[in-house]
Amino acid sequence: ISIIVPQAHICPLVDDYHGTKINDPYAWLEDPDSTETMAFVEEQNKLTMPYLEQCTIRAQFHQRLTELYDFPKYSCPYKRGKRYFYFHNKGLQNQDVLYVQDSLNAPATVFFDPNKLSEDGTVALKMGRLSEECEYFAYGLSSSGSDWVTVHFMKADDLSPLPDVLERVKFSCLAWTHDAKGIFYNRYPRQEGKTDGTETTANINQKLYYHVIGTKQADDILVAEFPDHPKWHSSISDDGRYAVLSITEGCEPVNQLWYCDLQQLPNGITGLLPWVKLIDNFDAQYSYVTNEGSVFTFRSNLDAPRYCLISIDIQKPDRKHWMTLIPQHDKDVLGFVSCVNRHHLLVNFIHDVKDILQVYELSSGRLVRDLPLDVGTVAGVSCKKKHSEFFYKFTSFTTPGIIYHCDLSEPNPQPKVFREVQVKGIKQEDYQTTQVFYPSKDGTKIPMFLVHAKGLEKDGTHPVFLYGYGGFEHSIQPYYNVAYLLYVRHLGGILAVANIRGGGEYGLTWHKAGSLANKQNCFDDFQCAAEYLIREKYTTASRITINGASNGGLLVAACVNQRPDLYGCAVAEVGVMDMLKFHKFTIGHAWTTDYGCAEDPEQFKWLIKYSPLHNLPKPVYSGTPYPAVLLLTADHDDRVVPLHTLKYCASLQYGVGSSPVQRQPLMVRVDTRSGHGAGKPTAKAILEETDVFSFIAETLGLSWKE
Ligand SMILES: O=C([C@@H]1CCCN1C(=O)CCn1c(=O)c(-c2ccccc2)nc2ccccc21)N1CCCC1
Repeated sequence: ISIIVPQAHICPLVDDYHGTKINDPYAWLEDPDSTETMAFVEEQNKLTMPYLEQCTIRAQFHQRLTELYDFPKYSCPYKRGKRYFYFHNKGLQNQDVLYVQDSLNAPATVFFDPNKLSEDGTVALKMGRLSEECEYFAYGLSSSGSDWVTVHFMKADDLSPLPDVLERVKFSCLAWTHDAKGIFYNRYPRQEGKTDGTETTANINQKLYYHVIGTKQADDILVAEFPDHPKWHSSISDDGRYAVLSITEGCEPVNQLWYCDLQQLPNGITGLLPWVKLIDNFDAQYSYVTNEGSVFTFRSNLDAPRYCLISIDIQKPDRKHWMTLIPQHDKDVLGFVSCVNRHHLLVNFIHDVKDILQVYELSSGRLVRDLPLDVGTVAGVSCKKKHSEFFYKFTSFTTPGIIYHCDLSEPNPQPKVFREVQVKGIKQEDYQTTQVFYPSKDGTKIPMFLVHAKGLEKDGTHPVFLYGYGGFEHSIQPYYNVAYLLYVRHLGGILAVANIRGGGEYGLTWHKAGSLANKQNCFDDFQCAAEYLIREKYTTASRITINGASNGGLLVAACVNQRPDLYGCAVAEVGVMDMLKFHKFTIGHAWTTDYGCAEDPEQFKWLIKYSPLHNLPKPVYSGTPYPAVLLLTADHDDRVVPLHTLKYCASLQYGVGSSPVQRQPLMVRVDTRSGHGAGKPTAKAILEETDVFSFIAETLGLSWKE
């Protein structure tokens, strides 16, 4: 007789990496739908949620945070056709609402309100594009925080819905042809199993389609595919005549650049486009800014780690004819560049993590004028080549938002405050922001912002909330966060934001210095930030909380493993914890540009040294007690799948949790109907931030002061 062996998980508990045996006892947690995994999550939440609910200051923090969140938020207005559009949130609405008005001071009406699409606000507007003459509005909705998007259409004049729906869309562009006949977008092939953001299936073989309005998605026209390069992703920027295609194969700031002259197509868009490969290598990044006929302007990092502006005439594509419009600055990083008033460029520079905004001449690259800006960040810009006016939004740690308006057609154009938002109950003058530069382990000077109450005494008694990211060329510039301000104001804390290597604060060199074989520099930089704050008598180790999300969650977990003595509390949000397997799930393969991949013997050696999951103590641990640890993840996080946090949590509790000297809690909070972060409804954001700061206050013994 044949014994039917139950189809147990085929998850080997020991993997072999180039001859090194690695145990993976919690591999079973990689299946989000198994009864064991669901039971694990349920049991963990049964531990964590009651603990959070009994935190002393929780009710007070929640009430005060809700009050402070309740301030009106606005985006810059966007002029499309003859009307202006802008996003607005009255304060506590779960999702921002899109409004439209006939002129800047005409009454505004609701154009699109995502709050109507779900009871709990978990349906978010992820992307939206009006066609050139404002005939149609194409918009992408995502549910429960997943990266998956469904695209819908409506007529812009009477808001009536069209029947067209596009599924299986993710990491996609939305670019109309200027005849509003149709739209370019990206989608993935059908896959086995679920596609709701709780699956871990790899996202590969993305293709570019053209959807003709009024037709079925099944009839969409495939215009580009890369069967030999499953990791490639493409994105169209469409100026009207040319379709400009940017191709990436990971998260590195490099791309190929292909184009197609749509006017040369005898029968319009009917199939794979006859792409011209202007750039057919991944040596550098070329971001399309504008084109004047055949002369294209790109922001690039070709031989320019702090970026520059170049122009390429596609009639003379050879590199010897390329021109440099704005050369690389010797210190500052060229940020975004956009065309305005036909022949001007709005140009942003980052100078020691602070933004600069200037106007340049498109034809010559000559500086025309500076735009006044306080110390902080340009959080948004709205401009179009054919418009002479533009808007920009300024924010900082203590400025919720000031929107400026400027019209370059005026004789001596001056930016005017278009809208300034105040938050009742927070007085800007109560806070002081300073920037310090501290030495890391190898002597590199690292910038760090400090925000604390005015007149603070450096007597070592202040709790510190130290935030970092450190990867993917992502620069952490000043931004307004009411939870941070409550921590400073009512828990007597200091907010510290360390601009550690791996980010883009000083361009590519800063990014490269914190990635691949240099990844340990991120952890050194972050640990040196903590040591600096102790040495300078701001605080002591037991009063420090370190926090980071996503790649920042990896940062926190790696730093706790390496220096458990240096922090009192650690909050790691949606972190990458299994550095040997991250590339197997959803879009994780795109991150090998920063991390490398364990399938490469050389890179395996880098990864095994700091992978949070693989550097935890084994039972029975008798070393330095760990700080209080709170891990956060969510069931629809398909950017960093929850298995990272679940495996790390299990291993942390099994090892460190078994130590008789471990007094501080080691917990995980698994949210539902929630994802990596983008599109999170206000209600969920408030609950999460309340739980985080309640945990910090409880475990560090902080008391609320009025
Ligand atoms: O999330 C991440 C890394 C770092 C930042 C972006 N990132 C990502 O994984 C970005 C994911 N992603 C996108 O979001 C978009 C995209 C397309 C259109 C519109 C908007 C987005 N396009 C992509 C193309 C190729 C690969 C990834 C892409 N990580 C999580 C932890 C480690 C790195």
